[in-house]
Amino acid sequence: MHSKFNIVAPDQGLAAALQHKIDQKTKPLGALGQLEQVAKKLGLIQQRLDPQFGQPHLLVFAGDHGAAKAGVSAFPQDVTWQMVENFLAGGAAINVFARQADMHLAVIDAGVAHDFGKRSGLINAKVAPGTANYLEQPAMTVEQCATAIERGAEISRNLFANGCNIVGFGEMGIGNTAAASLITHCLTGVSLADCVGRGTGLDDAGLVRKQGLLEQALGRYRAAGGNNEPLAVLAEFGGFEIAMMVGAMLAAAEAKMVLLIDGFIVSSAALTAATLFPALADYCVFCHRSAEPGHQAQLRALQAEPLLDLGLRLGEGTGAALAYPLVQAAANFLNEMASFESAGVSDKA
Ligand SMILES: O=C(O)c1ccc[n+]([C@@H]2O[C@H](COP(=O)([O-])O)[C@@H](O)[C@H]2O)c1
Ligand SMILES: Cc1cc2nc[nH]c2cc1C
Repeated sequence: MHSKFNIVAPDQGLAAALQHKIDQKTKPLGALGQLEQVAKKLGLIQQRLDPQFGQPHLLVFAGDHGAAKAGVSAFPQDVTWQMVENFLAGGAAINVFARQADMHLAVIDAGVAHDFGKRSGLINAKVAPGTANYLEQPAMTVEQCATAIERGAEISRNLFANGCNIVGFGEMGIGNTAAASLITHCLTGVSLADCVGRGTGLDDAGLVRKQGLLEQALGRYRAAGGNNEPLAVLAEFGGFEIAMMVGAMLAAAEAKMVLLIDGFIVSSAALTAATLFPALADYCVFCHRSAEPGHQAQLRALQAEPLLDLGLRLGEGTGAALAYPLVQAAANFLNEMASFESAGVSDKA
């Protein structure tokens, strides 16, 4: 797996010139706050002082989880395919926000337990109709995990070949906060209790049940000799949508695209990819802080400061689509704002 991707940190040669360009804009030093760090990141990723975006895409990866039937979610598994239908019909939150942001939306069947047939707007990359139940056995085989990663990588490579250089990640999968919690615990070492949350809205009793089930799954994995190696953890607990995002992220970073990272589940894929290839994080813009508590552990591990903090916990890539205009603003101020010199504004007291 390692040998399949070549992800190098952006060359820092332009860092000083970018910082100088930012500091010469007609504003007090640092006054555009986090947008300044984003602007610098964009310049370094693209290796230019005037970053440009082409063919922005928002990818929604969907998959089902065997453990959903054990009661880790407030919603039944069928909601996954029903929401995919909603995406295809244009009626979900992500359709609204992607339209508003002028991003192309693509929905990917990574492993939904439903036959959609051939549909416009849906990429069929189904590895299997849902994962196995990790309370009983590994969610996927090592081969299935590799297939999901490879299919994800192919999707990013195709986008890049068609002129896309910025891609937002989103997901849909009933039960996938549980998978993300297990992955986050294994990869960060933060206690499972601090990585588990209410997902789509479990009540207190549901949250206690979810925690108990996830302790059980972890106990089974540990008893079988399971370690914290990212690909082993991904195959053990992951969803196909999470594994496919890992592959798509790795190939996107390899192609030096900008990656817009959504909430808790997307960040579990980013954390997995960045544990394998630490330079991956240099290509990521962390778009928002999810209300799901385990997102904190992920953001800490990735040393990431997200752009938005709106209490979102929807997924679908909604945080990424909402943050895209801010990322555009970062590129635009760098490209369009006057400098002290060009505007004739005094830069000293
Ligand atoms: O992105 C997030 O931070 C987020 C937080 C909570 C829930 N979700 C969405 O809700 C679904 C998973 O919730 P659950 O309770 O079924 O595990 C899945 O479709 C996610 O897109 C997403
Ligand atoms: C309705 C609904 C929409 C979603 N979108 C992402 N996850 C979701 C979960 C539910 C339950």
